[in-house]
Amino acid sequence: MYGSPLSQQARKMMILGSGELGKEVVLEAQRLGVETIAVDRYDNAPAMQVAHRKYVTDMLDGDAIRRIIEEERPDLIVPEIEAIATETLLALEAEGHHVIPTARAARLTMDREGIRRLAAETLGLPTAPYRFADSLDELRAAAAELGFPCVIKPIMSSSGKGQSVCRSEAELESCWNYAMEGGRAKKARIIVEGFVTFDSEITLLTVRSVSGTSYCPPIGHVQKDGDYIESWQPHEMSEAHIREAEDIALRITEELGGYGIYGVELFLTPDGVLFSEVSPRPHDTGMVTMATQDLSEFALHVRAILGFPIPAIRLLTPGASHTLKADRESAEFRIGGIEEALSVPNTQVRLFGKPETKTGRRMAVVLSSSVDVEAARDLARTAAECLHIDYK
Ligand SMILES: Nc1ncnc2c1ncn2[C@@H]1O[C@H](COP(=O)(O)OP(=O)(O)OP(=O)(O)O)[C@@H](O)[C@H]1O
Ligand SMILES: NCC(=O)N[C@@H]1O[C@H](COP(=O)([O-])[O-])[C@@H](O)[C@H]1O
Ligand SMILES: [Mg+2]
Repeated sequence: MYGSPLSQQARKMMILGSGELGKEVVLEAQRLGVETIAVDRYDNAPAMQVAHRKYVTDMLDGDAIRRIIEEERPDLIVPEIEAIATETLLALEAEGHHVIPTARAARLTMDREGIRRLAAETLGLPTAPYRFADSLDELRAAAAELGFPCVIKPIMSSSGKGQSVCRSEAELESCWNYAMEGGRAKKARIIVEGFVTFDSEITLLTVRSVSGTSYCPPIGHVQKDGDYIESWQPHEMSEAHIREAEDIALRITEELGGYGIYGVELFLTPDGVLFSEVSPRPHDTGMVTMATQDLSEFALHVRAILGFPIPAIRLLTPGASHTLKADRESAEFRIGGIEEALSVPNTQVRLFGKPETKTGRRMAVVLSSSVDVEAARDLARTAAECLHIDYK
């Protein structure tokens, strides 16, 4: 029970991070009459454009985050990005604030070391072999143990930033430098993983709500340079793989707890399913659910965190998503080809409205549905190829 937004009785949700995923969370929250406050490191971020209020601040500055939260006193604090002052979230939770799904989940998934050690060492989930390194020398030693190719990632980064596949000893130094440039925090620490030759990779969206744990049909995806290009749902899987995937998802999400949606990333290999990582929030590859499910991953997240029931999740149609990425930095650009893209049947376009482009930055997504995922992927790809960014 709660009142209307902007009244004394309103239910207030503060979203920490205001990108394309947060924009959809805000829209879904507003459909349920929730007051929304968007926070991020830059102005006019996508979710800020649809929220009731906005704040621009350094997301890693704990004092600044605390000031905003103490001023607003939101009922729900909803992290939308990994790079947040999570120590402050832990302290605020201890003082009675409600962090989604929990401050510990936000803390552990903020850096790859926290979540990997929990998954592999505490829970014993199968993962790629891995080492951590704080210097180029330590990287050399780690790579010597794991062999080539290996995958190098800053412990704090997302969407593939600073991530590379290292194929030989000669490439180690440039991979190290690339990771140092791409990391989000001022921490020179990386994870080195053995390269997994998987048949496919999926995101298993797993929702924890008052109704218990539910799974969305698996989402297959293709990544390039560590970032997602296209996704589809449902991804065809063997019964054995589905059982293993759901078991891994259940174990990691039960450990992390709270209510909300989790994106459990898994590799499907001939030897079984491997855990890769988990987002305690909607997942970029899950944007496809806006075209495929009766309740999108964003609607599910909002329902779950407000404490409402989720009796069932229905897949209405096979579907696919395909991204539009920028190839340079600019604050003066236009996105064209929308008419052509929308002339593709069963297709929608979502322009995020980011104020600037950067090399590799995701600016829009195309969503298509069809009789099967292959047909949907073709439609989404065709429509995405119609879109173009014209720079001044
Ligand atoms: N050990 C590995 N072996 C083979 N491929 C890998 C490995 N680790 C990562 N990848 C590939 O790189 C992609 C991105 O990796 P990962 O999810 O760890 O990065 P990320 O920066 O957290 O991305 P995001 O934020 O989009 O989830 C994976 O989806 C997979 O395609
Ligand atoms: N893989 C995580 C992911 O997709 N996160 C999404 O990207 C935004 C950051 O985009 P930006 O780097 O373009 O500002 C985040 O705010 C979130 O919506
Ligand atoms: Mg990932």
